[in-house]
Amino acid sequence: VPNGAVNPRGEQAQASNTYDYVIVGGGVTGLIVANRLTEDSKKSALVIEAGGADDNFNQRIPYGATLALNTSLLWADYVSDPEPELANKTWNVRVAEVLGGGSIVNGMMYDRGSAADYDAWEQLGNNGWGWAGMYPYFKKGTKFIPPPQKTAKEFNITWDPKAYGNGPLKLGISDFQYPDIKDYFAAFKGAGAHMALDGNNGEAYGASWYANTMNPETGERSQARNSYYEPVSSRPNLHVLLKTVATEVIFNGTGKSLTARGVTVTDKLSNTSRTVYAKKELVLAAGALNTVKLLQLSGVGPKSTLEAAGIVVKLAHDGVGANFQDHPYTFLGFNISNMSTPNPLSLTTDPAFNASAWAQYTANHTGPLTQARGNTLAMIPLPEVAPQSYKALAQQIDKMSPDAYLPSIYTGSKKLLAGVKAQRKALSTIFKSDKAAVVEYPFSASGSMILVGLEKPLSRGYVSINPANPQGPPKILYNALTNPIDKSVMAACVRYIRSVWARPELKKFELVETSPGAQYVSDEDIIEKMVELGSIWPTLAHPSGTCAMLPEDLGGCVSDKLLFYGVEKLSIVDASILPIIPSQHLQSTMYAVGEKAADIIKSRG
Ligand SMILES: Cc1cc2nc3c(=O)[nH]c(=O)nc-3n(C[C@H](O)[C@H](O)[C@H](O)COP(=O)(O)OP(=O)(O)OC[C@H]3O[C@@H](n4cnc5c(N)ncnc54)[C@H](O)[C@@H]3O)c2cc1C
Repeated sequence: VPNGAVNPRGEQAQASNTYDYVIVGGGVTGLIVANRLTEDSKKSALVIEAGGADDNFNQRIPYGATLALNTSLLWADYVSDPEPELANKTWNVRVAEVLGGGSIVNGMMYDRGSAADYDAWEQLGNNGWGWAGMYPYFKKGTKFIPPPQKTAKEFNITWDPKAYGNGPLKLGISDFQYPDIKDYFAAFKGAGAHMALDGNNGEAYGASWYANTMNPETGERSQARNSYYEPVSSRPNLHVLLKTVATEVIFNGTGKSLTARGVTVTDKLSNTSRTVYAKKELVLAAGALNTVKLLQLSGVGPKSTLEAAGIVVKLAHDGVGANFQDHPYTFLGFNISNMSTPNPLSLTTDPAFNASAWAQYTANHTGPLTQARGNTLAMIPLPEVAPQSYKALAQQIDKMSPDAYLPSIYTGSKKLLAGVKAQRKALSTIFKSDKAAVVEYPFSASGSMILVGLEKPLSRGYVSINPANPQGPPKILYNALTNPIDKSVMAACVRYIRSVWARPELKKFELVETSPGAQYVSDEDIIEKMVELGSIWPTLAHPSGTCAMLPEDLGGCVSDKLLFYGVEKLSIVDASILPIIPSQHLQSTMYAVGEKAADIIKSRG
C-alpha cells in the first residue's frame, strides 16, 4: 500500500494553502496532469482525492476484474433516476472513489476509438482534438509489452508497434488464451468484418486483439496510481490529500468576469474544512458526474437547477450537466455445446485447471489469471450491421427536429440545441462510415453470452445536484434509448450478432438463442422483450460529456484549451469534456486526454 508515500505528503500538504495548481480528483486524468505539471520542479501542485489508497489483491490480479466489484471503492448511494424507456427502473451508478479513480476498479480493457471518433470532435470546432492531434498522446502515455511469440503465433495475435511509445502505462495481452477464440475470429472474418492489425492504431473497426491495462512483467493491473503517481511521489513539489472532498470552488468577481481562486475542502476523517488556493489554475478532474456536482454547488450551472437548490448563481450555464452520455448495452444468451477444454468456464468448473492456474500465477505471474475481461473486441460499423437500412437511419437523423427527444434542460436553450444539431450531423456521417463503429461485441472463447454495446447513442441524459440534498448524491438521468433511432440501431445490432453466431465457422458449438429468443425479430419485438426481461442496461460505467468541450455557441462549457468559458484560471480535464462519446471503453481516451491536457496547461506558462 502506498500509504508510506501518500501520508507524509498529505501531512506536509496540510501546512500549505497555496499551490501553482490545485487539481480536484486523483483519478486517471488528475494523476496524469499532476505528474506532468510537476516535472518542472519550480511548479507546485496539490491533488485532492476523496478516496483513500487501496491495494486490495482482487484489484491487482487481472482475473479479479471479472469478479464482483468492491463497492467500498465507489461513491456510495449513487443511483440513477427512473429510466423512462427501461420500465422506469433505476440503476446503481458505478463511479470510483479511490486514488487512481476508475483505473483501479475498471475492467482493464484498453481499446482506443477509431480515427473517425476523434475527427468528429475536431469537426465540431475543437482544434487539435482529431486523431492527428490525439494519436501522439495515446502513444506518449503507453508502453506495449508483447505476449510471448508462441502465444502470438498460435492465436494470430497481431499488434502495431508504432501505436505505442515508452510511456508510464504498461499494456499487455495475457500469454494464455482459450483455444476456441480462433473460431470466433473466423466467424467475424467470414461475416466480412475488417481484421485490423491493431485496433489501437486508428482502425477500431472490425475484429481485433486489444491489450489490457496489465503489466506482463508483474502480471498485475497497471493503473493511474502505479503508472503516474508512485514513480514521482517523492517530488517535493507534488502533494496529495486523501480522503478529502472538494465542496466549493471559490471565485473572485461576478458574472462574466469570474476568476477561480481555489477550492474549499473537507477532511473526511476529522470533518474539518479549509480553503486551498491555486495561483495559476484550478483543474477539475473529478469525473463526469462529480465535476458537475462541484460546479453546480459552486453556483455554476443552469439557473433553474441552482435556484431550485437554493444556490446563489455565480454563472448561469445550461451546459453544466447536459449532454450526458454513456454506452447502453444488452446481452444475448445462448445454449452452447462442444466447447474445447479449457474454456472460460474451466476456472470455476475444473478444480485441477483452477489449481494449476494459481500455481502458475504464484510462481511466474503468468497464465489464465492474467486475463482480465478478455483481449478481443468486434467493433462494427453500421453499413455492415444494417446494410439495408443504414442510409435510412442516417436520413432519420438528418430529418429529426433538433429539439426532439431531449431532457427538459434543452427546452428553449438555443445554444444547447445548436450543439445537438451539430452533433447529429457528425453522427449521421458516422452512421454512413465503414471506418467507425456503432456497436461493440466483446467476444470471448465462449459464445454463450454476448454483450451488445451501443457505441454512438443519440439519446442525451442530464446530471444535476439534488435540490433536496445538494451535497448528497447527484441526480443522474441516463435517458437511455429515448431517441427511437437508438432502439432501431440496438435491434439491428442484435440481428447482426445472431447472423454471426449462425455462421458455419461456429456450427460445431450448436449455439441456440435462449435470451431474448430467436422469435423476436422486429425492432419493436426485440426491444420490448429485452426491456421486459430487464436485459438492457443504460450504462457501461462510461459517464461522459457533461461539461462538453465545444464552441460556446454550441452550448460548450470549455474551449479546446480546456478553460471554462467566462471564468479565468478554471479548467476541466476529465470525462466531462468529451463532446461525443467515442466508440471504445473510455480509459484509453482519458489517459490520452490527461497527457494532452497537461501539455495545454503547461503551454500557458
Ligand atoms: C466499474 C467501472 C468499470 C470500467 N471499465 C472500463 C474498462 O474496462 N475499460 C475502460 O477503458 N474504461 C472502463 N471504465 C471507465 C474508466 O475507468 C473511466 O472512464 C476513467 O477512469 C475516467 O477518468 P476520469 O479522470 O474522468 O475520472 P475518474 O478516473 O473516475 O477519477 C475521478 C476522481 O475524482 C475523485 N473525486 C470526485 N469528486 C471529488 C471531490 N469532490 N473531491 C475530491 N475528489 C473527488 C474521485 O474519487 C475519483 O478518484 C470503467 C469505469 C468503472 C467505474
